[in-house]
Amino acid sequence: MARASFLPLDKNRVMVNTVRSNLSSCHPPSNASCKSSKCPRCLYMQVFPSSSCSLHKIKLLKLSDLMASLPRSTLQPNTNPEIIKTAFEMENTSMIDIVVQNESDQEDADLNMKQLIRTRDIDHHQPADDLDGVFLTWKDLCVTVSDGKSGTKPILQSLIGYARPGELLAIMGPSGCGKSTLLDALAGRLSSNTRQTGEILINGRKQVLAYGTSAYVTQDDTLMMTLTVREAVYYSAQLQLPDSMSKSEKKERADMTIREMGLQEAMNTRIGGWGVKGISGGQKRRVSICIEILTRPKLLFLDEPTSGLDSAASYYVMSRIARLGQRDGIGRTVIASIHQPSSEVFKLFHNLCLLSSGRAVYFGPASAANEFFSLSGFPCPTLQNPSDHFLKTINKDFEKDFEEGLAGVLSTEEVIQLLIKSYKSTERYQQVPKQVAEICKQAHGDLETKRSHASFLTQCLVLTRRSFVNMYRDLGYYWLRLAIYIALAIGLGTVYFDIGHTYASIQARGSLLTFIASFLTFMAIGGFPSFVEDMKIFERERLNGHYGAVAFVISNTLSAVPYLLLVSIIPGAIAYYLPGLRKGQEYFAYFVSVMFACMMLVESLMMLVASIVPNYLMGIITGAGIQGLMILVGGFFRLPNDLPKPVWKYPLHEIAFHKYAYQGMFKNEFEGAVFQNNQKLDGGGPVPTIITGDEILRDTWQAEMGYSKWGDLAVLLGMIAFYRLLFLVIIKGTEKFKPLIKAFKSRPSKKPTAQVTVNPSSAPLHEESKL
Ligand SMILES: Nc1ncnc2c1ncn2[C@@H]1O[C@H](COP(=O)(O)OP(=O)(O)OP(=O)(O)O)[C@@H](O)[C@H]1O
Repeated sequence: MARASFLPLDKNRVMVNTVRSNLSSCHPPSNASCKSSKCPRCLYMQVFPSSSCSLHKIKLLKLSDLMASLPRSTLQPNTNPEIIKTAFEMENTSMIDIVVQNESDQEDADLNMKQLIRTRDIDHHQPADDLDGVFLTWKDLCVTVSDGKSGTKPILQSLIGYARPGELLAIMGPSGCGKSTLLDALAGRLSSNTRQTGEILINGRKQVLAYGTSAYVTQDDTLMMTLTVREAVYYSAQLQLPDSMSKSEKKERADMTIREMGLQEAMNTRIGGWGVKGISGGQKRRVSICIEILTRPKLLFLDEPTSGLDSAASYYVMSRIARLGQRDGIGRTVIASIHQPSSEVFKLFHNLCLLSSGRAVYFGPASAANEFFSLSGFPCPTLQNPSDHFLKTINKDFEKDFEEGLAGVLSTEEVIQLLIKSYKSTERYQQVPKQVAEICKQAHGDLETKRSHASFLTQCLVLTRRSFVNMYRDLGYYWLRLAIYIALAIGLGTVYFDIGHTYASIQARGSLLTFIASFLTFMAIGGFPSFVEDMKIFERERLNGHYGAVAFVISNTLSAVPYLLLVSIIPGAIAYYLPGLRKGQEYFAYFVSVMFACMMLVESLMMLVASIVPNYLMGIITGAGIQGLMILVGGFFRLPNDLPKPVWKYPLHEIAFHKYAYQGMFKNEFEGAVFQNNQKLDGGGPVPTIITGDEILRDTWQAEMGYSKWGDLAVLLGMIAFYRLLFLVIIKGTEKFKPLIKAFKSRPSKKPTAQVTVNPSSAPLHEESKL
């Protein structure tokens, strides 16, 4: 009978050494003739990868390999108490290496290890130092989406599972099976058109999980394309890491994280985007991961972190992520959806949630999934990657034929049903609700509501600097606009060149000033696409809790000021002095101030539009439409007294910022000025008639004379503040009310919908295939 002994290698791994006592003397200690650098006999007590040494007849196996290779017949109760006792002292069973020194010993070792894994996986995961971590459990989790005509469509159906600190849970399944939806549901980020039922508990309690309590690497890489990799990560480090860390420490953390993700070669390359080639898609993926793991969050969601990466890069990235789960002695919970893990990557997963059309085909230890498929009649062919086999077996999007076993006679939907049924009949499935209940029972602490951060002031400064750099490097943001404005200003200056002070110049001045205050500022909507990109980044960073909406609004306002001043002063000077508008620096300064305020207002308006319609085309059309209406009722194209009173005069004319811009410009130009009439009277010589600016303002432009031009400027500045505040209110309101609306939508309905209550295992095949 074989005897098992344990040689602890490190805190995560143990060498299980099964020897026959009479054989031990056959194995000499370190032998000079042994050429294998990985032989455990030659490198006593070291940590080695899977290998073997023919000289010492030693085989070093990864447990997952061993488990995958075991036939069902070996699964008999053969518990060695010593093995189990030692296994419970280990943190990570799936990393055990087993050394079988004699082929004949393997079966005994297999039996013991098999028993050990089963017992441990089912009942005994209580890593003591993980109690600070985040335990996530979900039960009866259903997500539906309304599909217009025929009611609701189920996306996730009655899912149950858990994620524990120090573990990496992989969500796998064919494209469109609901991986991202499951991640979104767990992270509290489902879109508003979905309805979620069931229970998601964090540390055994219902807690809101969004805005800074977790980190989420989404499928799309929303990054600032003008920054280099180093800048993007470093700015992020400055925003997220607390002020208690010095600048150099933050820089060091950023550099280390970049290196961890293998981006050292691309550090100084710009990220790039549409039209500007920068780093590759896979590198962007890694930058996104870098930014989210900088703070070592306790709960990390990753949606397809390895898409766009080659197999080696995928392995390194995933191994770093898996290592992050247990770094610094702190258990972190990592949940990742993944498409095509290599067998090496697959071995890094602790648990696996395999989905098909929103139904769980398997939930349990990743190392036992292969065995589950074998036992269900779908063994993984030799030399095939198990994860490829799983996905191929349950992908029903394509017609295919199987070579082996039952699969040849069953449709894919039937295969899936069979697997689901088979899973539900396993002990593992019966144990999941017990484990969920056990996790919930253990009293764990509250989720940290906010990770420690840079102070508000630091965030404002860093964001302003980052936004300024972005605006500087993005040609489309301001530089192109400046060039077009200069061209337009030269056009205006030459068309209205030396306008003079005659009666005829009154109308010309009015038209020129109106054109500048409306059409020249109207073009500020050209920066909308760049702003929408900024909004996407803001949305991602806000959801991950990097900073808040107030810091974003302040920094966006401050960083835009120098550019808007430039865009107001240079073209403004050309359009002001070439036609010969009112002389005097104070008048020019006022003119530039109104231009600046109008541009700022248009930007603020577009900010509001972007918060409601975050789409280039729709946003530009909406913004242009609103401005078109405001220009129409501004009081120039139709004089204020001639505007129809309901709607057009009250309230539209009163709230249109163009009213105050026109009036301010007119007052600046005409107030206190005098114009001469040089027209000849019939039958006589020229009779110079004088008309004062105040008369022009009152009678020609019907301006409100109860307050000065400064009053108009003050209204414009007030409107800027109001628009930006309104933007904040919308963002904050969405933050506050979205969870309430979601909770309201997810309340138990009196009339249960068939889709939500459907039991996949018991539903007839034809009903399932409708899904
Ligand atoms: N908000 C939504 N509105 C409508 N349909 C939705 C919504 N969210 C998800 N779906 C649908 O649910 C299904 C699952 O989507 P999900 O993005 O979760 O799949 P996935 O497994 O992540 O796919 P992939 O691997 O291709 O990213 C898809 O058919 C998708 O169209």
